[in-house]
Amino acid sequence: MTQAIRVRDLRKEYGDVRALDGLSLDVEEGEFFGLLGPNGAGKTTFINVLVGLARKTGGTAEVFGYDVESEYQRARDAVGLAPQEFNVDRFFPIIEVLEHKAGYHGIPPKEARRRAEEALKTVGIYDKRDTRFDWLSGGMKRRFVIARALVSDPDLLILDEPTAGVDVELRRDLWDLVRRLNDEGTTILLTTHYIEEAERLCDRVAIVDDGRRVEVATPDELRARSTDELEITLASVPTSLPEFDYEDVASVRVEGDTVRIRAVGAGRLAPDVLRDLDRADERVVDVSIRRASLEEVFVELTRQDDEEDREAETEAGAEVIA
Ligand SMILES: Nc1ncnc2c1ncn2[C@@H]1O[C@H](COP(=O)(O)OP(=O)(O)OP(=O)(O)O)[C@@H](O)[C@H]1O
Repeated sequence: MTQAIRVRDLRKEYGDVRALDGLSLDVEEGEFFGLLGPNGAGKTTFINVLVGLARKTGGTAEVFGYDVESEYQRARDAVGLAPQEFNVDRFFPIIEVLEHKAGYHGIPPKEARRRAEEALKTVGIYDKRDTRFDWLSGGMKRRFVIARALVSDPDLLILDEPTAGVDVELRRDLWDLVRRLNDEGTTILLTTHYIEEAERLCDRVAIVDDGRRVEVATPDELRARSTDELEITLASVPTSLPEFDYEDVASVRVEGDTVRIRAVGAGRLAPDVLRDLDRADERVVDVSIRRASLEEVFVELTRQDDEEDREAETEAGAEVIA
């Protein structure tokens, strides 16, 4: 199967700033792939390299098998980009902006018109087709940049923080829209700071930090590696408690009548814990399981990565500053 994106040891330096530091990543055709990472992690730089807005310093980058530099036009024609910043021609009716964009991709005028209309219908702002970009509401602007990305009928749609700062209703609408596009076969690369967005939409998520890949996994796999919390409320403050000597228990805390057990996949421990409490004559009145969010997992993973770096530096005899 062709990979939609294939990058190896990708590097990009802006003067002294190393925005990408050996990033390697594969995105399969048809995938809904998420890119998560803190501010400045290199996500936008990665996208800019893929679409030819930034020139890589080293490594390789291919889109559907086309090198993003030596086969620029073919690679670029396969991609629709909805960028974080609005960089739209503000003086023309939006339908014309879309027609120009289609023309840039070599689409003849009649077909360009048809595609422009279709793209505006897809994102739900067809009735605004003769309006200038400046006169659209904030939410319509977000929809419009997605329409612009769609007008070339791309196989890969890149969405750079498409829902930053939008209200809940529009966010859900946009989620429905991109999910539908993915169901119809478009590969999607999404960068986001919203963990919920990645959890709901993505097949796999790459976590990027300091221009490098920290982890690639499904949202479920990431959560499975983090500790959840089992919270048990007892009928009264317990006099004595069982050992809770199960595998993967990170901590047990008792606060008044509440017992909190943190463990990897805490939910699956619940039957054993309840049985042991019953044997100890403790009456349980409530049980809840709080699953770790991807955000907590993310913090944990980047912390682990930092620790590994520090250990490596220590082994190399470098001075470590705590
Ligand atoms: N044109 C540029 N010139 C100089 N430095 C840049 C340029 N673009 C990005 N950088 C730097 O490269 C690093 C990575 O930035 P980038 O925008 O790729 O991160 P990001 O993960 O997209 O961040 P955010 O989540 O805030 O959008 C940062 O240190 C940034 O300051």
